Amino acid sequence: MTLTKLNFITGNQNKLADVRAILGNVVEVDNQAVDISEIQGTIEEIAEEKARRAAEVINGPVLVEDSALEFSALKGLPGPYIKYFLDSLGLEGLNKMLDGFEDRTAEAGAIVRPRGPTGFGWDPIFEYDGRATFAEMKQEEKNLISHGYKALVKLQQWLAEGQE
Ligand SMILES: O=c1[nH]c(=O)c2ncn([C@@H]3O[C@H](COP(=O)(O)OP(=O)(O)OP(=O)(O)O)[C@@H](O)[C@H]3O)c2[nH]1
Ligand SMILES: [Mg+2]
Repeated sequence: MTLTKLNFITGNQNKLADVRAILGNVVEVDNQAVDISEIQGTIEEIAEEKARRAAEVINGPVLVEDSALEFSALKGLPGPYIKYFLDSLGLEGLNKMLDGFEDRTAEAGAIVRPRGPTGFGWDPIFEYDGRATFAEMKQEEKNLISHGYKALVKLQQWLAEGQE
């Protein structure tokens, strides 16, 4: 069976743009904004349950994305709860959380004072290679190295292998 269309469930337009940019030449990416409540747990548990709930609401196959930002000094926190930390504390507040620590690394980069356009979530404070933040990169550049890209490459492989 060849899947030609995927229904990506998100209300986040930045996520949608990234997923379309990465997957768009392989499958058509439809979008529905359904607010799915997120459980607490490991990133795997949260993503799995989010997909299950979205599929129930849509009554069909879905693609969902759930991301985490793990600070090494905080033993992986905020992790999957980054969205709520970002909403409450902002980019400067996230930086302040690390000011008492020498280790400012996050999986897999460093947290820095905001640089570049503020558009997508924490992109301006995530420095990838000791040089540019995600926000300072062109979308094409970020989408060759980002966590979302790596996950979607795996999805592409799975689709190419016939979804076994
Ligand atoms: O600067 C960023 N660059 C990225 O590459 C990126 N990927 C995710 N995020 C943000 O991290 C939180 C995850 O929460 P999340 O995965 O539950 O997403 P969400 O609730 O926004 O969307 P969705 O659940 O409707 O799909 C949300 O604040 C997202 O905006 C990113 N921010
Ligand atoms: Mg969410």
